[in-house]
Amino acid sequence: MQCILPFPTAGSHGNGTGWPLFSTADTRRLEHELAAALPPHTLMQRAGLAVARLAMALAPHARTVWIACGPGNNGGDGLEAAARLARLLPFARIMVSCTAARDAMPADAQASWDRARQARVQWVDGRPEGMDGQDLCIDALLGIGLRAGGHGKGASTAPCARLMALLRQTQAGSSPVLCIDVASGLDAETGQYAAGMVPELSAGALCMPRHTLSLLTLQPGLFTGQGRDACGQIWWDDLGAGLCNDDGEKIPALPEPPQPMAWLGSAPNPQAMAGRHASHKGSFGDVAVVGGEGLAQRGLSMTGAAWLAALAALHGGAGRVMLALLDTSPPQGTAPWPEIMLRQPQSQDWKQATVVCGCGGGLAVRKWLPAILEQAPRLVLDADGLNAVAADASLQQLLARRASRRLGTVLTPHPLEAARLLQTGTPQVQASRIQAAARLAEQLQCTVVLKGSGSVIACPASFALDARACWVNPTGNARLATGGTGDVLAGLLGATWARMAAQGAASPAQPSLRLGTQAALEAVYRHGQAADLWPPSLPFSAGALARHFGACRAA
Ligand SMILES: NC(=O)C1=CN([C@@H]2O[C@H](COP(=O)(O)OP(=O)(O)OC[C@H]3O[C@@H](n4cnc5c(N)ncnc54)[C@H](O)[C@@H]3O)[C@@H](O)[C@H]2O)[C@@H](O)CC1
Repeated sequence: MQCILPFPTAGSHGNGTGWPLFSTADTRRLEHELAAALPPHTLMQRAGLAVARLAMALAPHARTVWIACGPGNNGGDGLEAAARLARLLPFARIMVSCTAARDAMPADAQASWDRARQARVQWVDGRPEGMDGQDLCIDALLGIGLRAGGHGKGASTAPCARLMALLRQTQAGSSPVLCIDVASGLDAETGQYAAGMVPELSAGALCMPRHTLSLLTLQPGLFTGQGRDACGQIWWDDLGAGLCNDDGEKIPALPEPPQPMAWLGSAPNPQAMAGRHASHKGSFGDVAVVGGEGLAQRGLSMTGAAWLAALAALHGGAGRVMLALLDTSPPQGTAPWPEIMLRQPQSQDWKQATVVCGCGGGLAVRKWLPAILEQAPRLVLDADGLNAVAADASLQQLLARRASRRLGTVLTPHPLEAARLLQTGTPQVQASRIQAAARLAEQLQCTVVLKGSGSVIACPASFALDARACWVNPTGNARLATGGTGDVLAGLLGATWARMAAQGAASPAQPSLRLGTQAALEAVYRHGQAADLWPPSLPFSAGALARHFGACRAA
């Protein structure tokens, strides 16, 4: 069993970085293959044992463990865990509530029901009274068999909905919740709740400590969209499939695992970020930031966004940072950071730098985009740069042609900006974040960072890294939900890419297009990690975050 979040480590799969994330269909296929390779009911027994072991570790002093079991095999896992816990925790009350009758459940689950009956498991109607923080609730209602809009066969959704509401209820000293496979109601592939199953956050739901034990495979929905809040700390047991470097009992002669749908991003190598002693400012590359429409144009000053990007590039390790403000009013006084060199946009040579374009660019950025799209060898396109491209087919063509000219581009849209580029709506993007990012990457032949909880990084298949083209970033938290942090990411990404290019990381084996993806993976990880490690006593702001990265440039 592995603890995956909140301590992401490099996985052992493939070339040793990141954990594989599988689709629901592939998980099911693997499940059938594993079940067939084992004696009947064995897989569910393994699942129940894994749940029971984790339950004991999470709540060793529990006096009550309450398990809410649904009508399918997820409920069967819950019943199997109950049978195990009744033996492993002899002084605790092990109680189950089931939404279905035994005979209506699948065969594996019926066998587990019988084992729970033979153990000293008690059947109860709902959550027992008097549970507290040292007790444990287990959510075994709906796993990967969740279907939007009900569950067919004429059965009612009401029993599941009632127990789900009880599991989500919280008060002072609430018992922690351990979800089996995925939090009930959440789609394990997309990270979105099924219609009608979204928790009412106003009632303080989901505030209790939450854990999820993912069985067999990890799925992307646990790490993106609503998944992080729904599932809490993620654990993984592959039940012997050999997908993680578990020391559990392996299943012999298994077929090749399916191709992962995405990968969980992992920490960058700190040595790669260190500079050689004999370095000079050219060793770390130049970043040119262009953006920041001025107050004079439309009465909306957005120069702060461009300053934030430039500041993040500076502290993120760029050798030199130029800032081309789109502010037509004459500069007042000296620049707040004398290290950042101000430029008129017409005086900036776009060919000689990693360009970060669009932060606070307003409408003014449109004018500069044709030249930048034609010339910049490495381009991070953010915010109003993306909006301008979304509104203009000629810019889209220029953008899509860049990759064939070996010019690298990383787009950093938030869901609304991605929706504009894809000519769809934000809900459609959020409903399927991985597919949305991958589609945009293919359409525009760029690396894409789709921001939000569990940012998705995707690149076109033509410049995949070791056959990988999609990742979900594991770091970051709600501290980043404040104005300007996106500008900081764009600047940090520019600095990371400039450094990689200047240090010769581009090679025949690692052409410059792939370098953009690598820079995106590293920058997104560090940006989120800075928020994760932020000292609670320090005020957090985008400016403070931008300055933080200076401490990370290793000498
Ligand atoms: N078969 C096995 O031996 C194994 C099963 N496993 C478990 O099995 C789960 C998948 O099992 P199932 O395919 O039976 O699926 P689930 O148990 O997740 O759910 C299926 C049941 O829920 C009902 N349902 C679906 N959507 C609903 C909705 N919106 N409202 C109310 N009811 C709804 C369906 O009618 C069906 O009865 C995994 O998540 C995992 O927990 C794994 O542990 C691996 C081993």
